[in-house]
Amino acid sequence: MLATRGLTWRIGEVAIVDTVYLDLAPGEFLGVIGPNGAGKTSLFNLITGLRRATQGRITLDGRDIGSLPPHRRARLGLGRTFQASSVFGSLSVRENVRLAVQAYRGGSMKLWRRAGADREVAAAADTALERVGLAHRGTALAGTLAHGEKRKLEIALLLAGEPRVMLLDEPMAGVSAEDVPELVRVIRSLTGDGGRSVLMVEHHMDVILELADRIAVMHHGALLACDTPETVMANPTVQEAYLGESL
Ligand SMILES: Nc1ncnc2c1ncn2[C@@H]1O[C@H](COP(=O)(O)OP(=O)(O)OP(=O)(O)O)[C@@H](O)[C@H]1O
Repeated sequence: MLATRGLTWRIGEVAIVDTVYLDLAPGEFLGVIGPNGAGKTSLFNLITGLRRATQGRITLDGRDIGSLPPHRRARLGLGRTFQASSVFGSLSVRENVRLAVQAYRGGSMKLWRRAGADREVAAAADTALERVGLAHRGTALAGTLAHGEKRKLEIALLLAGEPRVMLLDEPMAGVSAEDVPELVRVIRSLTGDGGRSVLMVEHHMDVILELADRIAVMHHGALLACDTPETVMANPTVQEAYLGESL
């Protein structure tokens, strides 16, 4: 579904992302781990188009998307979690998701000439909120949500764009320990239908181990290993890369 071939991003002489070959199958959940500064976020930036690779290819369903700007990649089904800054704190949770649905569907002018378009947008927003377990918080101001709820809202905003490949960058960041299991449940459900795939960077190893079908390990920009959780955890090179850090 999504593939990178020799993907490289250099700044001067330094390879921040170094010759990465990755394959993400339909419906697959791939966890990305690595010590601080390993290049995980940079890899996401290359895949979503925020940064342009200096070498290598990125394909989605066999199509080379490496030269497309981020919004074109998003249209093709590549979605990344919105940063918290893109949430309008003074609007309700439901309004935020409606705006995201509108932004996504607004490209199709035909929709706006049709009667009932508003209702369709509202229904899609409500479905996204239900998917993440936030339906009961629809009227709350987004700015008043707890961390765990904000993460769910960010996932709902992402779902509004109907992505087939979802990139989640540290979805557990700032989430309190008691909210983690519920968020894990929501994230697990993302791959459940329609063969949607997830690529997730996460520092919480227990969360990665619970969710990932395979784990990709990055170190100094390169891919050290990419295999089942059991094989990766038993890999001595991986353990060495993490010396001094908790795995
Ligand atoms: N625009 C940039 N200019 C210079 N160096 C950069 C730039 N972006 C990233 N880097 C460097 O590239 C390396 C990888 O950064 P990146 O944020 O991708 O790592 P990461 O694995 O996501 O780290 P963390 O787990 O700490 O979030 C770091 O050493 C970082 O300082």
